[in-house]
Amino acid sequence: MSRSPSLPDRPRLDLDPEMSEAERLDAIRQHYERMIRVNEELAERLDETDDRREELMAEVDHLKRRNEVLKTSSLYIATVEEVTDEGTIIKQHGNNQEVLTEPSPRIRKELAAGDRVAVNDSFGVQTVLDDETDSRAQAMEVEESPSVVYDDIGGIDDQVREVREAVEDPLLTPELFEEVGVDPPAGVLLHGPPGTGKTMLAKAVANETDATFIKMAGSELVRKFIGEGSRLVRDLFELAAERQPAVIFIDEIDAVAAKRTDSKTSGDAEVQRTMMQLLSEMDGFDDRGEIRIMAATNRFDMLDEAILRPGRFDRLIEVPKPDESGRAQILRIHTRDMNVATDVDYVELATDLDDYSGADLASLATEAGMFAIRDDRTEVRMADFRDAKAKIEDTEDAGPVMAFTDYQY
Ligand SMILES: Nc1ncnc2c1ncn2[C@@H]1O[C@H](COP(=O)(O)OP(=O)(O)OP(=O)(O)O)[C@@H](O)[C@H]1O
Repeated sequence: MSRSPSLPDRPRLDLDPEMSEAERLDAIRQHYERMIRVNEELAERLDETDDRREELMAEVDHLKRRNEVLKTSSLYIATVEEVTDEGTIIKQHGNNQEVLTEPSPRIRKELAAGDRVAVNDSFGVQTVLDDETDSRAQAMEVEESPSVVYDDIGGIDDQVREVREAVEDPLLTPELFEEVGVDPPAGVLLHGPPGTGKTMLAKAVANETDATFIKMAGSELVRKFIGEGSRLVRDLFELAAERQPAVIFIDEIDAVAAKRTDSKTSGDAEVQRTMMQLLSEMDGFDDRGEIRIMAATNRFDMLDEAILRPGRFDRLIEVPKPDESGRAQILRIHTRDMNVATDVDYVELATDLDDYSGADLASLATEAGMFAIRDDRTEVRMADFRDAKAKIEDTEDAGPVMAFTDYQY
């Protein structure tokens, strides 16, 4: 806004006692004329100020409306990586996309690397998040469209088919269920050892149905967000309703839905409240629209039966470690982009990898690649896989990396 020029000086009337009558009269006339001019100038200024006032009022109105729109529309969460002369580099949560953006000078003043911010569709920084909003955003991982596809998942074809039936079909062809007269499963619970592809399954089904993938980790909910659990669960369902079609994925659900104990410690009471909120969200979710709910656990034995009742997690799918042919298939998937020598025999490798999960096999492939690099080769050979296996098992002493969890199946 430009500053208004200073006001005209007030004219002065100087009458000298030595002046003749005629000179005095002339001086008074001139003074009178100057007064008229100043008066006209002031009136003009007043008009201009009125116009400017109206302009400003219109601008305030416009900003108020814009503010309302911003407050009601969804924003994405990003972290500031660097504030540079060229602009501010931010990384969007979920898809990890890095973007160079130019925040308004007012917001720019507040920004520092590491801050969490809310950005709009065109990556304009709208606000710097305070701690409370921040913790909610951190508790949920949102991916507009995850990149995992069914072909990336090996060794659990039956489970893929079951998940497609229970989650994908109701989203893509709801009318079929109506015509046949059956309700699709309310929630799908994937259970099995760690690293077997449960999260991948949920992401792939969200991708296939063009749904937003919203993940909440049960363990973090009780560890990091003490006292906020039930509110975060409510937020989770609200967010899914805003972003539908959506797949809600609650990982490590056992952390919030373990069997009730008699202990009355406040931690337990808080976990109970979180679980009750989850149950009530699921129960009040009759008209699910385009939202599907999935959860995963590797402690199925610990779950409170209340969450397995009809209308809640009523479709159970066990996701086991892969068998021999599954292991070969997973190795093939994880070496797709690697330069693999012709002597590599996945079937033979797979015979000797009992108890390896999908995640273990992914690490094995990476480790084999590292052996080739250490040896200055660009091609990965059978011997590299054997060396990788020996290294992994040596490091862990008693078997593959993921076989050490306290999981009892
Ligand atoms: N069946 C599979 N096919 C291909 N890759 C797999 C499979 N299972 C696991 N992986 C690999 O292991 C990684 C971890 O898998 P994922 O997160 O889906 O396991 P999870 O069952 O959800 O484990 P957790 O219970 O520990 O959360 C994947 O990113 C992938 O690289």
